[in-house]
Amino acid sequence: MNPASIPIALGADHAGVALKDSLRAALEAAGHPVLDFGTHGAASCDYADFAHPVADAITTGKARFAVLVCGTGIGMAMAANRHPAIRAVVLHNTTEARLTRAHNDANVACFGARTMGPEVVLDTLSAFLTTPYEGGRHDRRIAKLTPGARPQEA
Ligand SMILES: O=C(CO)[C@H](O)[C@H](O)[C@H](O)COP(=O)(O)O
Repeated sequence: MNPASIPIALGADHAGVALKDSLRAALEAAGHPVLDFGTHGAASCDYADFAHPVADAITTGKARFAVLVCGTGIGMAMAANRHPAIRAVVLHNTTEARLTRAHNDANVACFGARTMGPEVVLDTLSAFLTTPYEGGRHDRRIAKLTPGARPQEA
């Protein structure tokens, strides 16, 4: 992973905290600044309480990308995608990571700690962080994701 100056925001619930902490260690070892929004222990908690502040960090420019971890990644993605500036995706492999960066300019990678192994997650995250957005025809499509961009129905 290439070091970048803008931090990567991290968040997890109790199901994802161990994986989040291992990803934090790997990111820091690779030179990435991180903003860790928790959780920080094994106590049961609610994924949305971490997804929202992480999404706010991207929206306000405090972070460039984010990683959210829960049992499946799904609840985290649902919560983060409530924010207009967020394009959060649940990832399972490097192909999805590469294509969602290149075509969707995704900015939040969500992982399931109960559905994936840590090495596959790390490889997938590395592909996510190193693949540039292609722009071009994809700009038009991403613009249509913006709330209010859909043409009015007759
Ligand atoms: O929201 C989820 C499903 O997408 C996450 O996987 C949560 O981590 C999960 O629901 C937590 O479940 P638990 O039984 O409370 O540990």
